[in-house]
Amino acid sequence: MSTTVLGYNISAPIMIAPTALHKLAHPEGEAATARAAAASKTIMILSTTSSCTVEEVASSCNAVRFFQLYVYKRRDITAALVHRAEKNGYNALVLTVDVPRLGRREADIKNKMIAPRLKNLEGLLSIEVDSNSGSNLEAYAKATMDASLCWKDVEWLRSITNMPILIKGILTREDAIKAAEIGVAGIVVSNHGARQLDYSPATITVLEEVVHAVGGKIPVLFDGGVRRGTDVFKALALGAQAVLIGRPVVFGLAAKGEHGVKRVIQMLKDELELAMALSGCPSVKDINRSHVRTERERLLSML
Ligand SMILES: Cc1cc2nc3c(=O)[nH]c(=O)nc-3n(C[C@H](O)[C@H](O)[C@H](O)COP(=O)(O)O)c2cc1C
Ligand SMILES: CC(C)CC(=O)C(=O)O
Repeated sequence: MSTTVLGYNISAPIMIAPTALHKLAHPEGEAATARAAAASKTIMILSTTSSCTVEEVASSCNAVRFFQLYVYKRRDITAALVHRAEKNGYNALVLTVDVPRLGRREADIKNKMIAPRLKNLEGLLSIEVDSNSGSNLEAYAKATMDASLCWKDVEWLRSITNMPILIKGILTREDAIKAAEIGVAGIVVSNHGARQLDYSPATITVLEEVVHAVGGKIPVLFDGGVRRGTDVFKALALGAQAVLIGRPVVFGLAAKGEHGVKRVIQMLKDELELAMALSGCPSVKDINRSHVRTERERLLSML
């Protein structure tokens, strides 16, 4: 079941998606998640908006880890984050491009959500934003994040780091082609867990279009709604190199800390292994397009 992502060997095509503020789920936060990733021989992508620092996570285990980047209006702060990630042994940058503004999260507005301190930004960026009128997270994102982020900024990022750069938040053929053209190391098909824009397509429905557009030039990772090993199997059959798991990892962390995250990954692996065995696939390389039928194909077969 093992595979490689950017040349790094992982025990199964299942990685940990960047999700913010793990201490909301468990007091040990991202340090526990990182230990679970290491024990599961997979890669964790640490969020910029984590509740443990880049340094704390790096010192909690020596596994391969990537750093997810949000680009701030203050480019000096963005550059400082990138340099800290590089200095602390993160092996790739995952540039998230689907948050020029935060989506309208009505529960957060209604509850006047107050985000805990974003540890990586302490002393760098004041995050005391007024949330009387709604979500503190939304006000923070609006005040600090660079909504003008554009293709040319990938060049800028390249000029300040040697880490390979992946783009997270691709949903169309056009953007996939552009990403491959400008030579990023990989892309993540993602709609941010449907947390940003209502009616953005379900990621599984656009995966194949993106895979075709890229034509094998760079690896395509996938996230959104992967809850079972069979979901991993489907994503691989449609051409993904590996999947990222977001919410289930946080649920495992909330339930039982490091052990809970390990269990979630193990359950997905066990289910994937069974799906592979029952589909005649001795290795992940054997999972191919003929193993799944899309809705479109089903309709065409009825004509
Ligand atoms: C609570 C939460 C926080 C998230 N925080 C981030 C983040 O900081 N950076 C990011 O790029 N994506 C973030 N995401 C999006 C995830 O990386 C992922 O794209 C999404 O959750 C889809 O996977 P899932 O359906 O397995 O949760 C977050 C998602 C959730 C649910
Ligand atoms: C601070 C936020 C922008 C974190 C995030 O990406 C999310 O909550 O989806």
